Amino acid sequence: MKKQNAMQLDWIATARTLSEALPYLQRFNGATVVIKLGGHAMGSDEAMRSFARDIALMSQVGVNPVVVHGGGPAINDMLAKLDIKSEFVNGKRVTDAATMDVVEMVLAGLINKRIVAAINAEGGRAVGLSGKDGNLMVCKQTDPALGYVGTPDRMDTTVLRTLFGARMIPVIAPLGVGENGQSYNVNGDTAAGAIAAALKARRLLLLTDVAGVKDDTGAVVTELTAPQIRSLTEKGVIAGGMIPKTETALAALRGGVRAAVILDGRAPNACLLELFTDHGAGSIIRAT
Ligand SMILES: Nc1ncnc2c1ncn2[C@@H]1O[C@H](COP(=O)(O)OP(=O)(O)O)[C@@H](O)[C@H]1O
Ligand SMILES: CC(=O)N[C@@H](CCC(=O)OP(=O)(O)O)C(=O)O
Repeated sequence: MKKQNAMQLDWIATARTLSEALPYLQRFNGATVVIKLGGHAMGSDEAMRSFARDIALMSQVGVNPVVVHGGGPAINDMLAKLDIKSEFVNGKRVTDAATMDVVEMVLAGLINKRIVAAINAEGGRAVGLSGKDGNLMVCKQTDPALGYVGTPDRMDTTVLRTLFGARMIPVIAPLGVGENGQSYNVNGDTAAGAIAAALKARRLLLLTDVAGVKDDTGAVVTELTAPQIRSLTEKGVIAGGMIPKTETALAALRGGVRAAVILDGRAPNACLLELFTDHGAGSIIRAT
Protein backbone atom coordinates (compact mmCIF):
# COMPACT_ATOMS: atom_id res chain seq x y z
CA MET A 1 0.00 0.00 0.00
CA LYS A 2 2.78 2.34 1.06
CA LYS A 3 4.69 1.48 -2.14
CA GLN A 4 1.66 2.29 -4.28
CA ASN A 5 1.34 5.70 -2.59
CA ALA A 6 4.96 6.47 -3.38
CA MET A 7 4.33 5.46 -7.02
CA GLN A 8 1.24 7.63 -7.19
CA LEU A 9 3.25 10.56 -5.86
CA ASP A 10 5.80 9.93 -8.61
CA TRP A 11 3.08 10.00 -11.27
CA ILE A 12 1.66 13.23 -9.85
CA ALA A 13 5.13 14.78 -9.92
CA THR A 14 5.61 13.62 -13.54
CA ALA A 15 2.26 15.10 -14.56
CA ARG A 16 3.16 18.36 -12.80
CA THR A 17 6.49 18.52 -14.65
CA LEU A 18 4.72 18.00 -17.99
CA SER A 19 2.21 20.70 -17.13
CA GLU A 20 4.96 23.07 -16.03
CA ALA A 21 6.58 22.58 -19.43
CA LEU A 22 3.57 23.93 -21.38
CA PRO A 23 4.52 27.66 -21.44
CA TYR A 24 8.09 26.73 -22.39
CA LEU A 25 6.91 24.38 -25.15
CA GLN A 26 4.78 27.24 -26.49
CA ARG A 27 7.63 29.75 -26.21
CA PHE A 28 10.16 27.55 -28.01
CA ASN A 29 7.81 26.25 -30.70
CA GLY A 30 9.50 27.08 -34.03
CA ALA A 31 12.63 28.42 -32.28
CA THR A 32 16.14 27.48 -33.38
CA VAL A 33 18.39 26.14 -30.62
CA VAL A 34 22.06 25.40 -31.28
CA ILE A 35 23.56 22.79 -28.96
CA LYS A 36 27.34 22.31 -28.76
CA LEU A 37 28.30 18.90 -27.42
CA GLY A 38 31.90 19.03 -26.24
CA GLY A 39 34.20 16.02 -26.38
CA HIS A 40 34.39 15.95 -22.58
CA ALA A 41 30.58 15.97 -22.29
CA MET A 42 30.11 12.93 -24.57
CA GLY A 43 31.09 10.40 -21.90
CA SER A 44 29.32 7.07 -21.65
CA ASP A 45 26.83 5.44 -24.02
CA GLU A 46 24.16 6.16 -21.41
CA ALA A 47 24.98 9.91 -21.42
CA MET A 48 24.87 9.86 -25.24
CA ARG A 49 21.45 8.14 -25.16
CA SER A 50 20.09 10.75 -22.74
CA PHE A 51 21.44 13.58 -24.94
CA ALA A 52 20.03 11.98 -28.10
CA ARG A 53 16.62 11.56 -26.48
CA ASP A 54 16.54 15.23 -25.47
CA ILE A 55 17.36 16.27 -29.04
CA ALA A 56 14.73 13.94 -30.54
CA LEU A 57 12.15 15.31 -28.10
CA MET A 58 13.03 18.93 -28.93
CA SER A 59 12.48 18.22 -32.60
CA GLN A 60 9.24 16.36 -31.86
CA VAL A 61 7.77 19.39 -30.01
CA GLY A 62 8.58 21.85 -32.81
CA VAL A 63 12.01 23.21 -31.86
CA ASN A 64 14.69 23.29 -34.61
CA PRO A 65 17.69 21.79 -32.81
CA VAL A 66 21.11 22.10 -34.47
CA VAL A 67 23.86 19.96 -32.93
CA VAL A 68 27.48 21.10 -33.31
CA HIS A 69 29.98 18.71 -31.77
CA GLY A 70 33.60 18.66 -30.66
CA GLY A 71 35.75 15.61 -30.21
CA GLY A 72 39.13 16.80 -28.94
CA PRO A 73 39.74 13.72 -26.73
CA ALA A 74 38.93 11.28 -29.59
CA ILE A 75 41.28 13.19 -31.94
CA ASN A 76 44.01 12.93 -29.26
CA ASP A 77 43.46 9.15 -29.01
CA MET A 78 43.67 8.63 -32.78
CA LEU A 79 46.76 10.85 -33.14
CA ALA A 80 48.45 8.88 -30.33
CA LYS A 81 47.61 5.56 -32.06
CA LEU A 82 49.15 6.89 -35.28
CA ASP A 83 52.13 8.23 -33.34
CA ILE A 84 51.53 11.83 -34.49
CA LYS A 85 52.53 14.46 -31.92
CA SER A 86 50.07 17.26 -31.23
CA GLU A 87 50.15 20.53 -29.30
CA PHE A 88 47.72 23.31 -28.42
CA VAL A 89 48.43 27.04 -28.55
CA ASN A 90 45.82 29.24 -26.81
CA GLY A 91 43.32 26.37 -26.81
CA LYS A 92 43.75 25.63 -30.51
CA ARG A 93 45.38 22.52 -31.94
CA VAL A 94 48.37 23.23 -34.18
CA THR A 95 47.18 21.44 -37.35
CA ASP A 96 49.59 20.32 -40.09
CA ALA A 97 48.42 18.36 -43.17
CA ALA A 98 48.71 14.92 -41.50
CA THR A 99 46.85 16.16 -38.40
CA MET A 100 44.14 17.74 -40.56
CA ASP A 101 43.45 14.35 -42.18
CA VAL A 102 43.03 12.73 -38.76
CA VAL A 103 40.84 15.60 -37.44
CA GLU A 104 38.55 15.30 -40.48
CA MET A 105 38.39 11.50 -40.25
CA VAL A 106 37.55 11.50 -36.53
CA LEU A 107 35.16 14.49 -36.43
CA ALA A 108 33.22 14.01 -39.70
CA GLY A 109 33.44 10.21 -39.49
CA LEU A 110 33.47 8.48 -36.12
CA ILE A 111 32.04 11.16 -33.83
CA ASN A 112 29.52 12.66 -36.25
CA LYS A 113 28.04 9.29 -37.17
CA ARG A 114 27.91 8.14 -33.53
CA ILE A 115 25.74 11.17 -32.65
CA VAL A 116 23.56 10.81 -35.77
CA ALA A 117 22.96 7.13 -35.01
CA ALA A 118 22.15 7.86 -31.34
CA ILE A 119 19.53 10.51 -32.24
CA ASN A 120 17.98 8.32 -34.94
CA ALA A 121 17.82 5.37 -32.52
CA GLU A 122 15.57 7.58 -30.34
CA GLY A 123 13.22 8.27 -33.24
CA GLY A 124 14.73 11.55 -34.46
CA ARG A 125 15.77 12.20 -38.07
CA ALA A 126 19.35 13.43 -37.84
CA VAL A 127 21.61 14.15 -40.81
CA GLY A 128 25.38 14.46 -40.41
CA LEU A 129 27.34 17.18 -42.17
CA SER A 130 30.29 19.47 -41.63
CA GLY A 131 30.95 23.15 -42.19
CA LYS A 132 32.20 22.16 -45.66
CA ASP A 133 28.75 20.99 -46.82
CA GLY A 134 26.76 23.57 -48.74
CA ASN A 135 29.57 26.07 -47.96
CA LEU A 136 28.03 26.37 -44.49
CA MET A 137 31.23 27.70 -42.92
CA VAL A 138 33.81 29.27 -45.23
CA CYS A 139 36.97 29.99 -43.25
CA LYS A 140 40.15 32.04 -43.36
CA GLN A 141 43.36 30.76 -41.87
CA THR A 142 43.50 31.89 -38.22
CA ASP A 143 47.26 32.24 -37.96
CA PRO A 144 49.97 30.70 -40.19
CA ALA A 145 51.71 29.43 -37.04
CA LEU A 146 48.68 27.20 -36.31
CA GLY A 147 48.58 25.62 -39.78
CA TYR A 148 45.13 24.57 -41.00
CA VAL A 149 43.17 26.14 -38.12
CA GLY A 150 40.29 28.20 -39.47
CA THR A 151 38.27 31.22 -38.36
CA PRO A 152 34.71 31.33 -39.74
CA ASP A 153 34.49 34.16 -42.25
CA ARG A 154 31.36 33.65 -44.35
CA MET A 155 28.35 31.53 -43.41
CA ASP A 156 25.67 30.10 -45.71
CA THR A 157 22.83 28.52 -43.71
CA THR A 158 20.78 27.40 -46.75
CA VAL A 159 21.56 23.73 -46.09
CA LEU A 160 20.36 24.04 -42.47
CA ARG A 161 17.13 25.82 -43.40
CA THR A 162 16.44 23.14 -46.01
CA LEU A 163 16.82 20.45 -43.35
CA PHE A 164 14.52 22.36 -40.94
CA GLY A 165 11.91 22.43 -43.72
CA ALA A 166 12.03 18.63 -43.85
CA ARG A 167 11.97 18.42 -40.01
CA MET A 168 15.47 16.93 -40.00
CA ILE A 169 18.10 17.54 -37.36
CA PRO A 170 21.51 18.78 -38.57
CA VAL A 171 24.52 17.34 -36.71
CA ILE A 172 27.59 19.37 -37.64
CA ALA A 173 31.30 18.54 -37.39
CA PRO A 174 33.37 21.73 -36.83
CA LEU A 175 35.31 21.68 -40.10
CA GLY A 176 35.47 24.67 -42.41
CA VAL A 177 36.37 25.09 -46.05
CA GLY A 178 38.72 27.68 -47.58
CA GLU A 179 37.99 29.59 -50.78
CA ASN A 180 40.28 27.07 -52.53
CA GLY A 181 38.56 23.98 -51.07
CA GLN A 182 41.15 23.50 -48.32
CA SER A 183 39.81 21.87 -45.12
CA TYR A 184 40.16 23.85 -41.89
CA ASN A 185 40.02 22.65 -38.28
CA VAL A 186 37.73 24.94 -36.26
CA ASN A 187 37.38 24.89 -32.49
CA GLY A 188 33.98 23.35 -31.68
CA ASP A 189 32.83 26.24 -29.49
CA THR A 190 33.83 28.79 -32.16
CA ALA A 191 31.94 26.85 -34.85
CA ALA A 192 28.80 26.56 -32.68
CA GLY A 193 28.88 30.31 -31.92
CA ALA A 194 29.27 31.23 -35.60
CA ILE A 195 26.43 28.91 -36.64
CA ALA A 196 24.16 30.19 -33.84
CA ALA A 197 24.84 33.81 -34.85
CA ALA A 198 24.25 33.07 -38.56
CA LEU A 199 20.88 31.52 -37.65
CA LYS A 200 20.08 34.25 -35.05
CA ALA A 201 19.27 31.33 -32.73
CA ARG A 202 17.06 31.75 -29.66
CA ARG A 203 19.52 29.78 -27.53
CA LEU A 204 23.08 28.55 -27.74
CA LEU A 205 23.65 25.70 -25.28
CA LEU A 206 27.32 24.91 -24.65
CA LEU A 207 27.43 21.47 -23.01
CA THR A 208 30.61 20.75 -21.08
CA ASP A 209 31.80 18.77 -18.05
CA VAL A 210 31.14 21.30 -15.25
CA ALA A 211 27.81 22.50 -13.80
CA GLY A 212 28.36 26.03 -15.13
CA VAL A 213 30.71 28.99 -14.80
CA LYS A 214 32.09 29.14 -11.26
CA ASP A 215 33.00 32.28 -9.29
CA ASP A 216 35.94 32.71 -6.85
CA THR A 217 34.03 30.78 -4.13
CA GLY A 218 33.51 27.84 -6.50
CA ALA A 219 29.74 28.47 -6.73
CA VAL A 220 28.04 28.31 -10.14
CA VAL A 221 26.86 31.76 -11.28
CA THR A 222 23.38 31.08 -12.66
CA GLU A 223 22.88 34.50 -14.36
CA LEU A 224 26.09 35.90 -15.84
CA THR A 225 26.70 39.31 -17.38
CA ALA A 226 29.44 40.50 -19.77
CA PRO A 227 31.11 42.70 -17.06
CA GLN A 228 31.12 39.72 -14.64
CA ILE A 229 32.77 37.55 -17.30
CA ARG A 230 35.44 40.23 -17.88
CA SER A 231 36.15 40.57 -14.17
CA LEU A 232 36.27 36.78 -13.51
CA THR A 233 38.60 36.36 -16.52
CA GLU A 234 40.92 39.18 -15.36
CA LYS A 235 41.10 37.56 -11.91
CA GLY A 236 41.99 34.23 -13.52
CA VAL A 237 38.84 32.55 -12.12
CA ILE A 238 37.60 31.88 -15.64
CA ALA A 239 40.56 29.99 -17.10
CA GLY A 240 41.60 27.30 -19.61
CA GLY A 241 38.81 25.86 -21.76
CA MET A 242 36.24 28.15 -20.12
CA ILE A 243 37.83 31.24 -21.77
CA PRO A 244 36.88 30.29 -25.37
CA LYS A 245 33.45 29.20 -24.12
CA THR A 246 32.57 32.53 -22.47
CA GLU A 247 34.13 34.43 -25.41
CA THR A 248 32.02 32.38 -27.82
CA ALA A 249 28.90 33.09 -25.77
CA LEU A 250 29.54 36.86 -25.83
CA ALA A 251 30.36 36.85 -29.57
CA ALA A 252 27.17 34.89 -30.30
CA LEU A 253 25.09 37.44 -28.34
CA ARG A 254 26.72 40.28 -30.29
CA GLY A 255 25.82 38.34 -33.45
CA GLY A 256 22.10 38.26 -32.58
CA VAL A 257 21.64 35.13 -30.42
CA ARG A 258 19.11 35.81 -27.62
CA ALA A 259 20.85 33.89 -24.82
CA ALA A 260 23.74 31.48 -24.31
CA VAL A 261 23.93 28.86 -21.56
CA ILE A 262 26.99 26.96 -20.32
CA LEU A 263 25.88 23.73 -18.64
CA ASP A 264 26.89 20.17 -17.70
CA GLY A 265 26.19 17.89 -20.65
CA ARG A 266 26.77 14.79 -18.52
CA ALA A 267 23.80 15.55 -16.26
CA PRO A 268 20.72 13.53 -17.27
CA ASN A 269 18.30 15.49 -19.50
CA ALA A 270 20.43 18.65 -19.21
CA CYS A 271 18.92 20.24 -22.36
CA LEU A 272 15.30 19.57 -21.38
CA LEU A 273 15.85 20.90 -17.87
CA GLU A 274 17.28 24.10 -19.30
CA LEU A 275 14.68 24.71 -21.99
CA PHE A 276 11.43 23.36 -20.59
CA THR A 277 11.44 23.75 -16.78
CA ASP A 278 11.31 26.62 -14.27
CA HIS A 279 14.51 25.24 -12.80
CA GLY A 280 16.86 25.94 -15.72
CA ALA A 281 20.45 24.65 -15.60
CA GLY A 282 23.98 26.02 -15.70
CA SER A 283 25.00 29.64 -16.30
CA ILE A 284 22.89 31.79 -18.61
CA ILE A 285 24.18 34.93 -20.35
CA ARG A 286 21.43 37.03 -21.95
CA ALA A 287 21.63 39.61 -24.71
CA THR A 288 21.22 43.08 -23.19
N1 LIG B 1 35.39 29.65 -13.77
C1 LIG B 1 35.26 28.39 -14.26
N2 LIG B 1 34.11 27.74 -14.07
C2 LIG B 1 33.94 26.47 -14.57
N3 LIG B 1 34.91 25.79 -15.25
C3 LIG B 1 36.08 26.40 -15.46
C4 LIG B 1 36.31 27.73 -14.99
N4 LIG B 1 37.56 28.09 -15.38
C5 LIG B 1 38.08 27.04 -16.03
N5 LIG B 1 37.22 26.00 -16.12
C6 LIG B 1 37.51 24.72 -16.78
O1 LIG B 1 36.92 24.72 -18.09
C7 LIG B 1 36.64 23.36 -18.45
C8 LIG B 1 35.68 23.29 -19.63
O2 LIG B 1 36.39 23.56 -20.83
P1 LIG B 1 36.86 22.34 -21.83
O3 LIG B 1 37.59 21.30 -21.06
O4 LIG B 1 37.52 22.98 -22.99
O5 LIG B 1 35.44 21.74 -22.23
P2 LIG B 1 34.85 20.96 -23.53
O6 LIG B 1 35.81 19.87 -23.90
O7 LIG B 1 33.56 20.47 -23.01
O8 LIG B 1 34.69 21.98 -24.63
C9 LIG B 1 36.10 22.80 -17.14
O9 LIG B 1 36.22 21.40 -17.06
C10 LIG B 1 36.95 23.50 -16.08
O10 LIG B 1 38.05 22.69 -15.72
C1 LIG C 1 41.31 24.16 -33.73
C2 LIG C 1 40.95 23.11 -32.72
O1 LIG C 1 41.54 23.07 -31.64
N1 LIG C 1 40.00 22.24 -33.04
C3 LIG C 1 39.54 21.19 -32.18
C4 LIG C 1 38.26 20.61 -32.78
C5 LIG C 1 37.53 19.68 -31.84
C6 LIG C 1 36.97 20.37 -30.60
O2 LIG C 1 36.83 21.59 -30.50
O3 LIG C 1 36.63 19.49 -29.60
P1 LIG C 1 36.13 19.82 -28.10
O4 LIG C 1 34.90 20.65 -28.21
O5 LIG C 1 35.86 18.46 -27.58
O6 LIG C 1 37.23 20.53 -27.36
C7 LIG C 1 40.61 20.09 -32.02
O7 LIG C 1 41.40 19.85 -32.95
O8 LIG C 1 40.63 19.46 -30.95
